[in-house]
Amino acid sequence: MTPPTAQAQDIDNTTATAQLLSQLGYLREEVTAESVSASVPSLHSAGFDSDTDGDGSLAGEQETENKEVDGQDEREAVQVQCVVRTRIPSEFGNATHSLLMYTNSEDDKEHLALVFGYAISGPGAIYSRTLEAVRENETSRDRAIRGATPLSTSTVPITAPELNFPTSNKDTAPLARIHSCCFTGETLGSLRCDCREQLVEAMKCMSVEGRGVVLYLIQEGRGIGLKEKLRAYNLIDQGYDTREANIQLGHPADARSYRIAAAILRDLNIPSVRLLTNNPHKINSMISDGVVVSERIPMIPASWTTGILPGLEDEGANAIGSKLQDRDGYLVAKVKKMGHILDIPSEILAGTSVARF
Ligand SMILES: Nc1nc2c(ncn2[C@@H]2O[C@H](COP(=O)(O)OP(=O)(O)OP(=O)(O)O)[C@@H](O)[C@H]2O)c(=O)[nH]1
Repeated sequence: MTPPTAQAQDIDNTTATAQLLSQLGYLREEVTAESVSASVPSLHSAGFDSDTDGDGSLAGEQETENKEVDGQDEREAVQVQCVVRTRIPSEFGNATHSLLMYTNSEDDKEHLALVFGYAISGPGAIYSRTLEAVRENETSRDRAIRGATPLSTSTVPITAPELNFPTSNKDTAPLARIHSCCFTGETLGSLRCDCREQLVEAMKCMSVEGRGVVLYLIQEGRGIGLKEKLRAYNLIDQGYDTREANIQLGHPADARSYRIAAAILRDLNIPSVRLLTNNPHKINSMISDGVVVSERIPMIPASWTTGILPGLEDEGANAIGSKLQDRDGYLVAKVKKMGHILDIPSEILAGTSVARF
């Protein structure tokens, strides 16, 4: 039997992802100006070398909320440096996963990229330009410890080779998730938010497709930090929604920037992505930083489409419904107050306490 061509393999993988996404209730969506926001700058096919000066701003309220973030176009480009890369065997599929840690010129956080399915070296591999660059006086051992390819292999690219992601073909752009960390959701299993479910589903999709990138940003509490997020939770318990709670505490509704995510994609030579998100601001940010978002893949909670909460499959719908009241109220607030793109089932709208949105 003739082995499948790389292109045929891509199509197979993409079909498999589409099937998984539809089983999970996710729908793929072309990114159009309308699907993001009426005021989004044109969805040009900007490559990394393009001079993009769209401000990436959102309409109305969201625009005001994110002003300081969007205003960063005026500032110098963010510089990132990959300081270590290592292999991570995981429960998600058999594909090779590697974790890359970055430092950057904008903050002192150690942001991460989890790369699914790409070889670490050789043809088709994803290379971090900054990890691979040869450093002064470094030894082979230094390179091995930080996870760079050995200098002895003559094919080592000092700058990453061009990868085959033609910007005109959305099916060849990898899945990507820009994920803000959430200690309470991801580590403690808190059901106040959907953060853990989103991370797990994104990793599952990437495993099924055989490739993808999670940009894991250290932006706890939408950038206000864990202590402030926990204080905000107490305000939410008193009837404020997630946006108002931030503002009551003197913070922006959303204090995040995604410029580091774009800089990491650039370092990995990934010019074009299919983005798993409901947040139009992430799409705007990528576009204004020159990343092509060829498709948006909505993140719809599995329980909304299947009535089942992953991990609690044995519990009845009523038990799940009451467990998810906080999370559903949070999602409604994100849609109604923060411009997230997500169809809320009518029974959730009817069943969620008015005080929460
Ligand atoms: N301040 C605050 N942060 C929260 C709250 N709940 C979750 N978070 C944080 O919100 C971040 C996740 O943001 P979301 O708005 O849920 O989702 P998103 O990442 O903007 O958008 P998607 O790509 O659609 O998931 C994480 O950093 C969480 O720690 C909350 O009630 N208040």
